[in-house]
Amino acid sequence: MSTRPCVKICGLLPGDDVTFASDPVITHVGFVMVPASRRFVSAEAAAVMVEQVRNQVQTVGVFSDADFDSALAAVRAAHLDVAQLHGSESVELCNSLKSAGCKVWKSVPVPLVQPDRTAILEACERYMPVVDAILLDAKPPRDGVSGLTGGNGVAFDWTILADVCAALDGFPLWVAGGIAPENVHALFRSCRPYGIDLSSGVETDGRKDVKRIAQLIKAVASIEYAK
Ligand SMILES: O=C(O)c1ccccc1NCC(=O)[C@H](O)[C@H](O)COP(=O)(O)O
Repeated sequence: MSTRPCVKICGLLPGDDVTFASDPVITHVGFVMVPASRRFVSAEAAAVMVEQVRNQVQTVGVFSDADFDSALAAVRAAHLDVAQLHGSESVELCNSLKSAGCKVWKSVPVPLVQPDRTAILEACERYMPVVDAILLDAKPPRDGVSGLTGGNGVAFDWTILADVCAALDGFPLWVAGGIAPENVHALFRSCRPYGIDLSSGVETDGRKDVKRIAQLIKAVASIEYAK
């Protein structure tokens, strides 16, 4: 018996070709609801795209330090399956959204170099009781745009992944940050995360590129986790 990792393509924009969503390798798509992002989409625009991929993939709204009311309103208006909290949201906010019926993923930022395993594990353990998944993403580069807590196309030091995967012991763990068709095999040699999340690595000139997504699908299709 074997299974494949989940794959999320994040940062879809109106007009994107979403036919890739019917490929069984792709399990989730994401909509960035962070106003500072060049990938920002309103709940209304996301709702139209959610309808296009309904019954094919799970849909995820990405928020960064949105308040409870606006995050919940966007999840409901766009009919999203998951709220991905990508800022400094409190454990209490995660808990409140979960109690309101949302599936919640919490991102944990990982420094690009010399990440502190203990600090990362402590952050994961704080959120695990109140969320459905943890998403490790690269901390934004120092010269990055303020508020852009993700989507920066940079990878953290993956050598910590084996320890984090082992410590989470089967709890759903997503890995993000600088993943691309070219490095996905190296990532799976470091660990076997529940899922991977990509944005910049499948873009050309700032827009999702169906050829890059097809390369990713081909690379991931050959990966099987033995049970
Ligand atoms: O994608 C954005 O523009 C973004 C902005 C602010 C907060 C989060 C954002 N994206 C979150 C994601 O889930 C991305 O897929 C993840 O950070 C990986 O991005 P990349 O390194 O570009 O593959």
